[in-house]
Amino acid sequence: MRHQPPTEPNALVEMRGVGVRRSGRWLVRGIDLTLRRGEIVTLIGPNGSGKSTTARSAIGVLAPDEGTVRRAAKLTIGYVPQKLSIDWTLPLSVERLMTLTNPATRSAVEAALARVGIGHLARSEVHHLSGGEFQRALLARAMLRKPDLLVLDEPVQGVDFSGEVALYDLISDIRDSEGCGILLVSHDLHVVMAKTDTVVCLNGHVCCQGSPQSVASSPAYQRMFGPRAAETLAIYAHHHDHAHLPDGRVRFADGTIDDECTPVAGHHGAHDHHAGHDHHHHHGSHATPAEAENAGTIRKEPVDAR
Ligand SMILES: Nc1ncnc2c1ncn2[C@@H]1O[C@H](COP(=O)(O)OP(=O)(O)OP(=O)(O)O)[C@@H](O)[C@H]1O
Repeated sequence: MRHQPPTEPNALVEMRGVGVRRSGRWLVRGIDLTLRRGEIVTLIGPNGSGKSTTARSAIGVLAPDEGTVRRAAKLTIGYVPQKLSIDWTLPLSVERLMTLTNPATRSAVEAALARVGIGHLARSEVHHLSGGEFQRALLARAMLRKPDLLVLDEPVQGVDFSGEVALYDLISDIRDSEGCGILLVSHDLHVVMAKTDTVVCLNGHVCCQGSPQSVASSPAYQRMFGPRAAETLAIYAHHHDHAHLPDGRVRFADGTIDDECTPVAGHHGAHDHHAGHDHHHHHGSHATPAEAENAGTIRKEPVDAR
């Protein structure tokens, strides 16, 4: 039963009425979820609400005790778990991390690291990486398999606010360029990527699901997370004319790369803060500490949530 293909042509995984029971209790129950090619689904919910359990059931790491999980034939999955069992006392370079469990050619490793913006760190020690760099390395490792579905369990853990915004940008770029489906897990409610197609709010069961905006305004979501819930689920979206590369340089919309983003004609000079922006700050890297601290309460304007 569990190995039947999904009923929808574009679906990668279909979960219907899935329940997982361990040690005499249901960890999750009644999970209905469809992951489609080219779509981003984000699981949110408090600690222990069953997000990792749901993600692990979706990809077949955990067998459900009730319900069905249908996966597309020959589905390739890139999985970044919440925790890695790595012996951090041993030296480990980034390029070695890439091939710890799966072989890959040097050129494939270099391409994957370059894709996530840390090509220059291939020979660095993993334990010297910043939180954001480490998450990028894990993302590169998952992408080596050229997955149809990327499953990222807490991909912004250990990453500060501006790094979080940059990682979400990268994740949505990857969805756009690779066309894969993406399942994100986040217990951090303050920013949900606006490009998320569906937010699934879990609390042992699906409390509500829909676009980020509809979940934020759902009474079930507000009951679960309290009166300030709608405010704390800020939808992050912006359009900017330059990107801050992980090595500190700046890439402008015209493809040029510079050491800094001082306002010059054609770069910031052409930047329209009214027409192009639907958020309060210009770019994560530019957020002041106060902005970052307030991020939990900034309610962005309606955005296109795809
Ligand atoms: N193998 C297991 N046996 C018994 N209980 C388990 C098992 N695995 C997970 N649990 C429990 O199931 C619940 C859901 O765990 P899960 O890791 O899915 O939650 P989560 O929403 O991802 O939490 P967090 O945000 O803290 O990572 C937790 O209470 C956890 O302690």
